[in-house]
Amino acid sequence: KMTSKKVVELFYDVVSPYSWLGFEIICRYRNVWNINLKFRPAFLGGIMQGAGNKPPGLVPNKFAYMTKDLHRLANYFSVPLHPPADPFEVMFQKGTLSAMRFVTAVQHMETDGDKQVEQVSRELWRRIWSEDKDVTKPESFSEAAKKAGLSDDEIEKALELSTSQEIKDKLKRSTEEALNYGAFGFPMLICHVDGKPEMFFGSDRFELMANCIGEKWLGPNPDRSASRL
Ligand SMILES: N[C@@H](CCC(=O)N[C@@H](CS)C(=O)NCC(=O)O)C(=O)O
Repeated sequence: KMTSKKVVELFYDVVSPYSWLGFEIICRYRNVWNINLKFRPAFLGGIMQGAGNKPPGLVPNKFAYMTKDLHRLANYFSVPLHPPADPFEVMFQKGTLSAMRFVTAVQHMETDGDKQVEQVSRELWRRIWSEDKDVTKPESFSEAAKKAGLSDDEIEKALELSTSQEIKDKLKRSTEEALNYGAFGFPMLICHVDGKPEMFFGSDRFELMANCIGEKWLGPNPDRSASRL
């Protein structure tokens, strides 16, 4: 019984800066808490549409607050988040549909663990939310995947796979699954507790989530805080 790990699913899209924070935090805790983490790349545009929600950044005062909030959170969580010069173009004109298809393809191809999907996602976030670089072109995916440690062969295959019907459908299904869990935005975390899915929205609900799965919130850097004990 004590070894049975609770399954925690993280639904995210690299378009979402709060998802990056949530992603880094849960990655830091994945070996601190007794959990089995599952990455669930999905499409936030489809969530907004399916849930009848609107991106919070479209309300001007909210947008101003979020800019400030993200700056504070980036410092607090030590994540190198710097908004792009034109967030509207990046988020609403260019979007991340092909980027998330690429992530889905990488996950689909990965048979041994989830290191590649983790690293590729991180490198795509770094491009948008740290370096203000493109994430719509094949060359951009290629560069991110190379940094993530994929071989040229793997990258070529993933690029090809990412435009296939199979992968388009897979991303669509993940997005629908998220909606069925009650998603209206990202990041969304699903904790499976006693066979029941508990849904949490946001990178700011980890303390509550910890309580729900019988673990302790040790702050933004659990390794550092553990070594102080
Ligand atoms: N309070 C949350 C905010 C997360 C958030 O605003 N996520 C955006 C995407 S970056 C979203 O999907 N929002 C939907 C909504 O606020 O209704 C956090 O700290 O993580």
